[in-house]
Amino acid sequence: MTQNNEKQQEQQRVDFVIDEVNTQLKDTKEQLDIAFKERRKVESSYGDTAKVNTIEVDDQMETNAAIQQQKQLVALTVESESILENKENSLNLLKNTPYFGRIDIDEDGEKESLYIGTSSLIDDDGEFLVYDWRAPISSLYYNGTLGKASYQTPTGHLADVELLKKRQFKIENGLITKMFDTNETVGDEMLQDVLNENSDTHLKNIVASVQHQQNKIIRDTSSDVLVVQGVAGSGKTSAILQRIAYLLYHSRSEINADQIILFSPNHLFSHYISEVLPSLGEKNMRQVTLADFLMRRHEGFRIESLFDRFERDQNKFPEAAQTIRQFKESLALYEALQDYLKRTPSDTLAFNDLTLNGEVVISQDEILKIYQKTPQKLVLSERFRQTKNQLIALLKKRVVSHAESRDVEEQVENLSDADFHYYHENFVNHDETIDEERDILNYQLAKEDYQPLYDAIYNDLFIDNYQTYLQFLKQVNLPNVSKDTFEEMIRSVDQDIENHFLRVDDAIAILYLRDLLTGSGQNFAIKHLFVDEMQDYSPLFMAYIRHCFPKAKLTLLGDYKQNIFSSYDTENSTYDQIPNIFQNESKTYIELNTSYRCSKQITEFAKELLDKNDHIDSFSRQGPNPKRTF
Ligand SMILES: Nc1ncnc2c1ncn2[C@@H]1O[C@H](COP(=O)(O)OP(=O)(O)OP(=O)(O)O)[C@@H](O)[C@H]1O
Repeated sequence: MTQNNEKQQEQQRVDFVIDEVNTQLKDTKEQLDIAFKERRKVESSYGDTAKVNTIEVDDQMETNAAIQQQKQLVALTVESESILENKENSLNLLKNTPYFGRIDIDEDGEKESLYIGTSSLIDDDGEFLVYDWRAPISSLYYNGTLGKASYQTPTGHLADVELLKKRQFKIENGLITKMFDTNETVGDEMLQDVLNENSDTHLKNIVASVQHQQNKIIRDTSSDVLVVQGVAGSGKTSAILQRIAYLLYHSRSEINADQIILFSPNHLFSHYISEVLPSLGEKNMRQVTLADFLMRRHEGFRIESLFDRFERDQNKFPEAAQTIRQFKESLALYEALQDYLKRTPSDTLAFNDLTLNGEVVISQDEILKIYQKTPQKLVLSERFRQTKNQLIALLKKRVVSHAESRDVEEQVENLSDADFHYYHENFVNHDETIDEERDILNYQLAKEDYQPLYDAIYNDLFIDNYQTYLQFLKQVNLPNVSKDTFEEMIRSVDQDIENHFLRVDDAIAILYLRDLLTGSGQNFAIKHLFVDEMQDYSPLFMAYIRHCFPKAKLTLLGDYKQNIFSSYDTENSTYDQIPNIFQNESKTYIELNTSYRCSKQITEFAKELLDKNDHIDSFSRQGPNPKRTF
C-alpha cells in the first residue's frame, strides 16, 4: 500500500473514532443533565424532610432515618455526577487528538492493531477503540522494539507477543498532520517534532514521546525510594508529572490526588507545570514549597528562603561557619537530636507559662514539676501525653476557681438578654434552682474565658521547643570549631528566635525536636511524595520528610551539578547520603543523561564549559550555533 493510501485509511479511522467520541459526548452531556436535575430534586426534598416535627421521640427517629437516607441519595447522585464529569473531560481530550500511537501485535497467532491515546475509548460492544497510555498493554508502545516483546498483564504475569508495527501520529483538530513508522522505542522523528514546538510558557505533557529511561520512572511501582539523577533539561519534571498520572490511574480506588504531594522549588514553578496533569485528564496534586511547609509549622515566624541564604553565603562564609552549616544540614544532627532527647535530664527541657491576658494561669515551673513526676522509664512522647492530660485536669480546677471570681460574676451580670437566653437555652436544664443556674452560667463563662488555654495545651504550646533547641545546641561539640565561634552561633540563633525569624536548618531541627518530644507531626495518609530539585534540600530535610510521611513512597529528582543552595561538597551531598538516610528501604536509581531542552548546538557549547567528566548527551535537534559575547 502506498504511503498516501495508508494515510487515507488511517484518517478514515480517525474520523470514525471522532464520530464515536462525539456520540458518547452527546450521551454523556444528556446523562449529566439528568444527574444534575436528580441531585437538585433530592437536595430540595432533603430540606422538606428536615422540617418534619421533631418533638415526639418516635417522629424524631423516623426523621433521622429519612435524613440519613436522603444524605446517601445526595452522595450517590454527586458521585454519579462526578463520574460523568470525568468521562466528559476525557472525551473532550480525545475529541481533537483521539490517539498518538498504534501498535500491531501478534499474540498467540492472533493479530491485532491497538491505538493508544490519553484515555480509553470503548464502544457499545465493549471494543477498545483507544487504549489508555497507562494500560498494561500500552507499555509495548514505550518499551518494545519490533520483534519479540512482552508486557505485564493485569494479573501480574508476563505475556509474550510479537511486535509487528509501531506507528506514531500527530493529529491536530481531527486531522493527521504527520505519521511515522518506527522500529525504535519512541522514534526520533516524533521527538524532534514535539521538541521543535516546545515554546510555551507552560510545560506540556510528553505522553506521545516518552523515552525509554523516562518510562522507567513513570512506571515504577515497587521502589520505596526512587532516585532520579538527570542533567538539566532531561525531562525529570516531565517524567514525574506523567508518573503521577500513571499512579492515579493504577490505584484509583486507593489513591487520590490529595494524597500526593510535590515539593516544588517556588510558586512560579507550580504555575509552569499546572497544565500537564489536566491535559492528561487528571487533577493536580498538592504542591508545597519548603518555605510554605516550614512556615505553616512555625506560626508567627519568618523563615529564611533558600535564595536569601544563598545571597548571604556569597558575602561571608568562613570555614568554621561552613563546618557548622554542614553539621546543621546533616544526618548527624538528626541523630544527635534523637540521642540528646534519650539521655537528657528533664530540667533541660523548656516550658512556656500558660498565660491569659498577661496573667500566668499555669507556670513553667508547675509544668516542669508535673513532667518530672511522670515515670522516667516511659518514652518521651508518652511522658508528654501524661503531662498534657494532667495539665487539662489542672486547668479544669483553675476554671472552677475562676468561675467564683468577681470578674466572671460581673460578666454574668452584664450579659445581654440575647446572650442570657442563649446560655440558658443551651446549658441550663429546667429543674435547677436559681443558685444552681447561676453556678452553671458562671462555670460556662469561665470555661470560655480559658478556652485559649485549652487550645494551647492541645496544640502542645506549653513546650518551648525553641529554648529546648538552644539547650541542645549548648551541649554539641564540633571538632574544628572553637567554643567561642559555636557560642556566637548559638547567640545568633537565640537572637533570631527573639525576632521571630528562623534559618531553614534550625527550623527543620526544631520541628523534629518537637515531634520527638510530643509524638506528633506525622501524616500517614500521604501515599506518594515527590521532591523536585533534590540537590537544594539537605540530608536533614530528607530524613525529616521520611519521619513526617512514614507511609509515602518517595520520588527524589535532581541534578547535583545544579546545586547552588546547599553548602555541600559532592561526597556529603544529599544524593550521596541517600543510602544512609533511607537505610532499610528499597531504592532504585535512574540516570537521565540526554538533554532535550536545547538544540544540539547549545548543549554542545555548554558541554565545553563544563567539567570533562560530566556526562551530557545532546539530542540531535538542530539549531543555529550560539555566539560568545564574553
Ligand atoms: N520525552 C520527551 N518528549 C518531548 N519533550 C520532552 C521529553 N522529555 C523532555 N522534554 C522536554 O524537554 C524540556 C525539559 O524538560 P523538563 O523541564 O521536564 O526537564 P528537567 O530535567 O526537569 O529540567 P531541569 O533540571 O532544568 O529542571 C521540556 O520542554 C520538556 O517538554
